[in-house]
Amino acid sequence: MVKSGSSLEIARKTDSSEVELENLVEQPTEQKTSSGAIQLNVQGTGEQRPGTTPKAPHTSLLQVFPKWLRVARLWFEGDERWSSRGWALLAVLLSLATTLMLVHVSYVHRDLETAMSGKDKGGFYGAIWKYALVILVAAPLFAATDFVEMRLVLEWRRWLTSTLMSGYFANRTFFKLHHQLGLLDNPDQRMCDDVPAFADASVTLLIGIVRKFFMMVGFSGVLWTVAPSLVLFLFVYAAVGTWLTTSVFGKRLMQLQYMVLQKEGDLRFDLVRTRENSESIAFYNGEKHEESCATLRLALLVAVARIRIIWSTFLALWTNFYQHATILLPSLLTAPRYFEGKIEFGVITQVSFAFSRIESALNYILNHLNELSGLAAEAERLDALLSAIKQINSPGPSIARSTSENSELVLKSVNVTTPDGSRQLCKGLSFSLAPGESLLIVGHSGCGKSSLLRAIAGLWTRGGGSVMAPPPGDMFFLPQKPYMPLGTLRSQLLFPSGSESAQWISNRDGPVPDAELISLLDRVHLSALVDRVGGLEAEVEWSHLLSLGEQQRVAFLRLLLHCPKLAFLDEATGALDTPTEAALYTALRSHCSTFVSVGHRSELVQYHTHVLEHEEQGRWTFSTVQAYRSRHPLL
Ligand SMILES: Nc1ncnc2c1ncn2[C@@H]1O[C@H](COP(=O)(O)OP(=O)(O)OP(=O)(O)O)[C@@H](O)[C@H]1O
Repeated sequence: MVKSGSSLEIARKTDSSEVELENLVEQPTEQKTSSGAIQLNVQGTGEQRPGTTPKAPHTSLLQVFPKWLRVARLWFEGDERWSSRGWALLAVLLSLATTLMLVHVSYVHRDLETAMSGKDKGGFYGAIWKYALVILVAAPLFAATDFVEMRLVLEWRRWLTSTLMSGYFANRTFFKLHHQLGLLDNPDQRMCDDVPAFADASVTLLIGIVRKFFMMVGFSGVLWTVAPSLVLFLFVYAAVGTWLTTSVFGKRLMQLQYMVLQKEGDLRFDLVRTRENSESIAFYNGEKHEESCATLRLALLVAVARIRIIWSTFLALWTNFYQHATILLPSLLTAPRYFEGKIEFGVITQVSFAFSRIESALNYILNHLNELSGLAAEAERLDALLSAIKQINSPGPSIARSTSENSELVLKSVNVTTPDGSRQLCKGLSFSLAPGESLLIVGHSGCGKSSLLRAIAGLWTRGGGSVMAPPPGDMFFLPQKPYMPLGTLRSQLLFPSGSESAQWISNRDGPVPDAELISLLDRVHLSALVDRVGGLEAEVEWSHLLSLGEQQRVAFLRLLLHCPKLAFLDEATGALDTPTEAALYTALRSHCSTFVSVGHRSELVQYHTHVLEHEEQGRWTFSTVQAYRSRHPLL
C-alpha cells in the first residue's frame, strides 16, 4: 500500500523552506531528498529508481578546472580538430578586432569631447566623421563576431552530443548505465541539456576572458600614460577581490547549480515515467502517488533553487559594493591635474573609460561567478558521464566470450553476478547446446533465468567462466517486454532493421517483400492487423494500440523474419493462449532449430530437447527433456 502522506509531508516540509543549506549541500539528496523518493518507490512499486547518484560534488572551482579541460579538449583534439580550432581562432581574432575597435573609439571620443570643450568646430566635425567611419566598420564586425560565436557553440554541441551518444549506445552502455544502480543520474539530461549549456557557457566565458584580456592590455596602455598608479591599484584590487569572492561564493554556487540540474533531471524523469506507464498507473489509481512523487521532486528543486537565489543575491550585493567603491576614483585622481591645466578635459573621460574597462576585465571572474559556477557544474556532470562510460567498459572480472562457428552454445564454469555485485545467481554452470537442440530454462521467479540470458547476450558481464556463442548478428533475443519503437507498421515488423535497408536480414539482397510480411503476419495469427490499422505504412503509438499478446506476436514475427542461428525467448509467449503458443513454437522450429526459452508453463517443455532447472543457491541442473520428466513425473 502506498503511503502517499509521507511524501506530501516531506514535500510540505521542503516547500516551507525547512531545508537548510548545510543539509542540502553537505548531505545532499541521500537523506533529505532522494531517500524520500526512493522510499516511496520501494513502497509503491518495489522498484528503486535506477541511476540516481545523489551526491553533489564537494570541489572548488579550481578543482573543477581539470575536468572542464578534459571535456573541452575532446573536440579540439578529436577528429574535427582542424575545423574546431579554425572556428575558435576565428572567434578569438574577431574578438581582438572588436577590442581594438573599442580602444579606437575611446580615442575618437576623447577628441570629440576635447573639441567640444575647446569650442573647436573643425575638430568636432572631424571626430563626427571618424565616428561614422567606426560605425561602418563596427556594425558588420560585431555581427560577424556573433555569427562565429553562435556557430562555434552549435558545432561544439553537435560534436560533443554525438560523441557522448556514440559512447552511450556503443557496447550497450545505455543498458549498463541504467542497470548499474547509483552510478549516474539522468545521462539523457546530461547529453541533451548539459552539453549545450556547457558549450554556450564555455564559449561565452572564454571569448569574454580573451576579449577582456585584450581590453586590459589595450586600455592599460592608455591609462598607464596618464595615471600608472591607477593601473597598479586596479591589479591588486582585482586580485584580492577575485580571491575573496571565489573562496566565499564559488564552491557553494557550483554545488547548488549542480543540484538544481540534478533535481530538474529527476523531475523530468518522473514525469516521463508516468507517461510511459500511464495505463498501469491509471489501473492502479496511482495518480495520487505519482503526483506526490512529482510534487516532492518539484519541492526539492524549488528548495535548492531558492537557496541558490539567496546566494546569488548575496553575491550581487557584494559585487555591487565592490565595483561601486571605486567608481569616482579616476576622476578624483585626474581632476586636480585638469584644474591645474596640465591635462585636457577629454583625458578625464578617457581615463574613466579606460579605468572602467580595465576594472571590468580584471574582475571578469568575479562578475561572472554565477555563470562560472553553472559551467563548473555542467563540466562536473559531463566529466562524470564520460568517466562512467569509460568505467563501465573497462575490463574487470568478467565472463569471457568467444565465437562459435555454427549455432552451438557452450557455457563453461559460468558465474553470473548482478551488476551491483549483491547476488550471485549462477555458480559454475557448464553445458553445451548443439545445433538443432533447444533448451528450456525453468525455476522460481527471481532465481536468475532472465539474468542468465543477459549474461549470454553480453549485457551482464560481471562474473566468471566463459560463454561460446554465435556472433551477435546470428543471435536474436526476444525480451520479456516487447519493445515497440515509433514508426510505421512495416518498421515494427522489421525491427531492429530499418524499413529502408533490410538487406542484412538473413543475408538478403533486397528489401523484404510485402507478400512475405503478410504471410508471416498470418503465421503469427495477426493477419487482420494490416487492414485494421490501414496498411503497412500506418503509423500509430503501437505500444498503446496493440495488446501485450499482439505485441508478443509482432516480436515473434521479427524473430521468424530474421531467421537467426540461435534464438533466445524470455517468456516471449507469456501473454498468449496455449494454442497460439503452440502455433508460434511450430513456426519457430521451422525457421530456427536452435533456441533457448525461459518460461514457467509446463506445456513449454514439449517444444524443447533439454531443460536447465534452477536448484538452489545459484546451482542449476542441465538435462534432457526425458531426464527432466522422469524427475518430475507429474508434469
Ligand atoms: N540491475 C540489477 N541489479 C541488481 N539486481 C538485479 C538487477 N536486475 C535484476 N536483479 C535481481 O536479480 C535477480 C534475478 O532476476 P531475473 O530477472 O533474472 O529473475 P527471473 O528468474 O527471470 O525472474 P522472473 O521469472 O520473475 O522473470 C532478482 O532478484 C532481481 O531482483
